Amino acid sequence: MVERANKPKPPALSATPGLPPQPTVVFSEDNSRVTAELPTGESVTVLLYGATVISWKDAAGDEKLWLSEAAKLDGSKAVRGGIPIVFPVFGTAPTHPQTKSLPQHGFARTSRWEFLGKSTSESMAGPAANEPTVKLDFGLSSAAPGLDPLATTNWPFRFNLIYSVTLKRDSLTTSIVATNDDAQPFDCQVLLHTYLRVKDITTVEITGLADATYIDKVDNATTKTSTTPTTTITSETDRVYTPASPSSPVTVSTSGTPLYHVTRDNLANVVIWNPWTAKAAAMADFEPKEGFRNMLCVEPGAVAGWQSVEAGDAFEGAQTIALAN
Ligand SMILES: O=P(O)(O)OC[C@H]1O[C@@H](O)[C@H](O)[C@@H](O)[C@@H]1O
Repeated sequence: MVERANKPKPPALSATPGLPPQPTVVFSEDNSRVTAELPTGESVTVLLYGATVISWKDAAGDEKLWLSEAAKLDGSKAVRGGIPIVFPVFGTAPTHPQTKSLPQHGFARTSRWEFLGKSTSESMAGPAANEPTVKLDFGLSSAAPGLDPLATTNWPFRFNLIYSVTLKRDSLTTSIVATNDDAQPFDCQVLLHTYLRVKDITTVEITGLADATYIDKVDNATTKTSTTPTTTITSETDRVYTPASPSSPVTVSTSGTPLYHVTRDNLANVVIWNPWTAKAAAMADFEPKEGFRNMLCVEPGAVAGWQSVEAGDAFEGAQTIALAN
């Protein structure tokens, strides 16, 4: 079991002469989070609560994700920032019998996940073997002690979730597999609620959404079509896009310079969210209030309609966020 108080410290990199330096994986003193670092300096930190990625830094130590200064990291509330996992419902679904009693965005982000282990480039076969890579696996099931009690009472299915976080020098991939261990099918929605850090939202341009239809949640859920090649954010924005090409990237640029390329695997939708002034002011855990200028949520998901997962079957989806420079 990895989560124990006196687990051995990882050996110092210099203590293995002849071997190339390997990624390190270290638990925090209180066992609340795990940090993986590549020998070249890139790092990722995942809070077991929600299996929420709360930090992703490049080799220079520059943070790529936005995390509210008032985010609760003690397990008392879903984390405001990083990459919370939305499952099995996006928002609330009062008319959907299976999920109508679940809280907003479900229970994956409010359950304590288990750390299942790591793989490094040394133990990875194929092309990944030569690049520094570390993959962290997390699990949550209907039998898990850390499951939010709201799940048991309001979503009584047997299920198993595996969430993998893969760090490479210039990208972060997060992938989820949701398995139905029950004897009956269940419906679910999945979304990776990524808060990307940007310097100034007023200079941000998003490409890859041209001609996509979207549901505009700040305009009575009206369905619209994106008509411009780039999307900018100038007010509260909350849209569920269905890009025509599921495999083409959504690129976030600032002042014409690409920052992030977000690609999706089996996730048909992309939510673009920025709360802007009034919504940011209304969220107690959103600090600083001007922080909406430094974040843009680009959230790959399968949330328009439902994924029906048969007994014994699984739904899988993933995102890769590649650094553009
Ligand atoms: O405050 P929460 O529950 O984390 O949700 C934040 C936002 O999450 C987005 O994914 C939704 O589209 C928004 O409608 C919502 O406001």
